[in-house]
Amino acid sequence: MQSPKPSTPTPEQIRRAPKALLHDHLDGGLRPGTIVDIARATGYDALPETDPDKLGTWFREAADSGSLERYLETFAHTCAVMQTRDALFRVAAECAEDLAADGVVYAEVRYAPEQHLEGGLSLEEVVEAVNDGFREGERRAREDGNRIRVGALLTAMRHAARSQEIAELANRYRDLGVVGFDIAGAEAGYPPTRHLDAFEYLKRENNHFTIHAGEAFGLPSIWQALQWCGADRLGHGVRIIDDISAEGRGGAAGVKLGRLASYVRDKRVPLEMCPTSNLQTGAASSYAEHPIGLLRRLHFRVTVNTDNRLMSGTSMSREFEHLIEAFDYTLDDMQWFTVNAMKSAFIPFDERLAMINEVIKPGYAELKAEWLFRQSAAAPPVASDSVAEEG
Ligand SMILES: O=c1[nH]cnc2c1ncn2[C@H]1C[C@H](O)[C@@H](CO)O1
Ligand SMILES: [Zn+2]
Repeated sequence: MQSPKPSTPTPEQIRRAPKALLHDHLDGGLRPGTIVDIARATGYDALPETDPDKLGTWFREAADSGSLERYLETFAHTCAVMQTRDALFRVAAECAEDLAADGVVYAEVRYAPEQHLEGGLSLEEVVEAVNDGFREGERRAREDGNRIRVGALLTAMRHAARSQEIAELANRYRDLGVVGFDIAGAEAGYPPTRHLDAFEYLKRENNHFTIHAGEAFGLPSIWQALQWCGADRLGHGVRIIDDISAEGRGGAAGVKLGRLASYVRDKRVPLEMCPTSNLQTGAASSYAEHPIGLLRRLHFRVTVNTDNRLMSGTSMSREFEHLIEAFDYTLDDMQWFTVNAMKSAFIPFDERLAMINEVIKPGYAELKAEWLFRQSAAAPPVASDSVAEEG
């Protein structure tokens, strides 16, 4: 590890920096204590651990399997405790609270309504419980002095056959807390074109969707998601690296992009990258080798995300900490990723712009100015490192 430079944000600055999150699963972000509580209250007795700390460790270790399929098995336990209105409300409220406490000012949180019907709720009741929970979480965050806005993305599971129904649900709750649609689940063997009807329907409705693609499967999945299905964004999209020439992987010079990679960059297709999740499922082998480094240098529309905070033991701040350590990123880089995310959000343009200009840029400007005051407060007799470096 390199020693931190003066321009390297501290963990505390990283937490305070305004962040925008586009890819976070509601059923992948529960507090372990909440899982234990709800399991006890609802009689779910299949949890592998009943001590919250041990349960948190179990999720992280079980998800650290090197395979997306095995990673996904852990969601059986979180979905099992999200089958009543009260449970969904609580989980959604805590999600908004936790994100806000971590400095997230805008989040799109996704979940699959079809996975929450076992307690007898209708699809509509599921959506309303989660929306109400998000509003409650936003309110609690405000009370704590944090500001966050949360929109829901409705996911259809790619191995199932309910995508048209879920797309219609997303459309019905548009402007009522739902901002878009997604498909998730095992990628290999379940190409996005299986759900073409749903995507074409949403296009006709002028609605927005993202597709998990290029995570456990490569370029054909990304190509289908964009050129057959018309995705607005790519969930992960990390395998786009396979269309970038090997000689160029170390740096930006001499890099050659294939047709698909060029298209993704030229069209500014947002990539919802989730570094820690990718390490766990085997889509990347280390933070330093994660394609996000090169893609950022090549000016792809890259964003930083958590995917599943519980399974990855992560947060937006932690994802940035890992990237800052691996790539020496500064507050300017953090701002760049954040503005990228905000530009790519599914809320209306004027609201995205206001969030960038009124919240994100002023937030980073304030953090970037802090060194001025720290220096004069410390008042060392000799010039500090940063001044010395400036010459
Ligand atoms: O990274 C992922 N890839 C594909 N599917 C995923 C990922 N993370 C979570 N899911 C699945 C499991 C959840 O139950 C579902 C809805 O949030 O989405
Ligand atoms: Zn995901």
